[in-house]
Amino acid sequence: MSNINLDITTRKEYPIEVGKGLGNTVSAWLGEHYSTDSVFVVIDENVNNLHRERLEKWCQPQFKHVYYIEIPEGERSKSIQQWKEVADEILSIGVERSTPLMAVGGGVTGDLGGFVASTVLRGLPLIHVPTTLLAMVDSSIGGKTGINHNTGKNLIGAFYQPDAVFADVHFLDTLDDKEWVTGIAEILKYGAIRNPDLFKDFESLVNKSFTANEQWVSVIAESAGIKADIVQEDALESGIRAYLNFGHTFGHALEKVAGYGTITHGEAVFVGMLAACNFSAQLGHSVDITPFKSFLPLYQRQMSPLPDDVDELIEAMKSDKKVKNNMLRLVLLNSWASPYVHDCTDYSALREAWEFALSQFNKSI
Ligand SMILES: O=C(O)C(=O)C[C@@H](O)[C@H](O)[C@H](O)COP(=O)(O)O
Repeated sequence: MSNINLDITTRKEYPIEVGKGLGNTVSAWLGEHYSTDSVFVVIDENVNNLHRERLEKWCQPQFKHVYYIEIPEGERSKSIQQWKEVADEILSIGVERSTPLMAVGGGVTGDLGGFVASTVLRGLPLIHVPTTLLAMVDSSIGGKTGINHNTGKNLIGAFYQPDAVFADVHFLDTLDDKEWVTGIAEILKYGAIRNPDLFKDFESLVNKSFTANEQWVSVIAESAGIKADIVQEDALESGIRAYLNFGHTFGHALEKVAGYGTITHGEAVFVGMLAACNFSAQLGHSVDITPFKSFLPLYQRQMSPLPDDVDELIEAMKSDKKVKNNMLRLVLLNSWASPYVHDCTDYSALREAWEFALSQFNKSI
């Protein structure tokens, strides 16, 4: 008998640049890291219309061929069909393992583009260029890629880390208010699970019109730093990375039941965090939603009535990836900045948490 131990532990280090006007930095970095003639730019259709010139300046000095692959905006693009279309296009143009793929857009483009990069030729070099607040503070960092399936959100995917993330806040100049508010939810999440001081800094910022000023640059950099810290400790979500899922088991169920694209991911996560706070409080933890209260009107203003069939929502929660031995596992709070994973057995408390959160938006509940 022979006893072979195969060790494939790998760690990867990559830069996350946040700033205004990163063009020269990006061009220089691309030149230093890649020697291919071509790059694939998987890009959200709106970003392509609004910012194509900027991307050309970034890429053209380094690559002879820049292939733009446009994807329709919205959550529906996180589909098997869209993955196939992008992969088909790349493979029919011709690609080598060293040809980089740059994903330019919000969370949808990043998740889809990242998943394409992770699967074509079993892995292409990936660069994330997030163009929404949500993508800058969350989805472009940490290597979660994927698409949705009829049975649930993000159920097909891979952990696949990029070579770099470039968050240029110039892209935020064309972001509409709805998308700012969507991204704010993930920053509030960092406030809840890690640094409640973010709530205070942030209140003054969201009471003005949204402009990508220096204060925003620091909030984005701080949020990206929290995310990087957590992912660095637990890249594959076997422990503390699950805390980044605060509000998401509820939120993903809401997105699915409402129909993908009907409410945005951040809106759903905001509702989910209210439910998770309520559940935490029912268990006797000292969590009251006061810090979230000042942000509630932002969401109430832009959201249409939510699905109110709580049984259907609870059913949808059961396809969450944290489910273990058929047990629903929720990220709750012992107190602000103290998250933990709770095995949920009390469905009447779960129901009450949903009813509380939905009642903030559907006044008749
Ligand atoms: O990076 C993570 O880990 C997160 O959970 C961040 C979430 O905000 C993000 O929405 C993530 O894509 C959700 O992942 P999932 O594993 O619940 O599909």
